[in-house]
Amino acid sequence: MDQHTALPASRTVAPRIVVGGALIAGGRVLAARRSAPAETAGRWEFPGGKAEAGETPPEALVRELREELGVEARALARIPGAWPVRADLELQIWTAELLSGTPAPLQDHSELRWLSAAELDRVDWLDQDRFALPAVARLLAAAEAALDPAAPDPAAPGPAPDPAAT
Ligand SMILES: Nc1nc2c([nH]c(=O)n2[C@H]2C[C@H](O)[C@@H](COP(=O)(O)OP(=O)(O)OP(=O)(O)O)O2)c(=O)[nH]1
Repeated sequence: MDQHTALPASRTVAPRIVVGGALIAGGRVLAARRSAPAETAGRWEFPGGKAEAGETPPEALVRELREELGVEARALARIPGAWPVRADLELQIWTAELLSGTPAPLQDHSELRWLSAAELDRVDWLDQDRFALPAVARLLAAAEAALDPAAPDPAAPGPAPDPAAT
């Protein structure tokens, strides 16, 4: 290899993106139980998968949700952060909304569950997904409050201190 074709030692290859979809409806998020491979079977994740070459993460998510769950969905916003799955694979989580269809575990999953904010901890999430759970819980609490206007607003400041109290 001559000096024009040699790669600089510092050059790295960008990891491939895995996109997970936090599909939110009715104040709940859809969690999916993996059916394979053996190392991750039984653990829970946000349905989705690897982006193909030339595909944006939202495009990949829409395709994966169609293939895996049989639904039409739209990616809404990325939850801040990116978490390494392996050296060559990086996880992003995007919120998404259901446009049509009822999710079914057609491919890659053995079970689906709609979880409220209070139920998020009840399943055994893949390690990397846990980083996104606090943000998902905040979104679910806001969605629940919007569904029930009588409920206290989770974003509202607490009561003012009582000046008479010592
Ligand atoms: N889909 C998904 N994968 C996740 C999440 N969290 C996490 O660590 N992963 C890991 C599990 C896998 O090692 C990898 C994604 O692989 P995958 O099997 O879902 O991807 P894919 O559907 O494109 O499958 P394939 O084409 O490789 O067969 O990322 C998540 O929330 N959703």
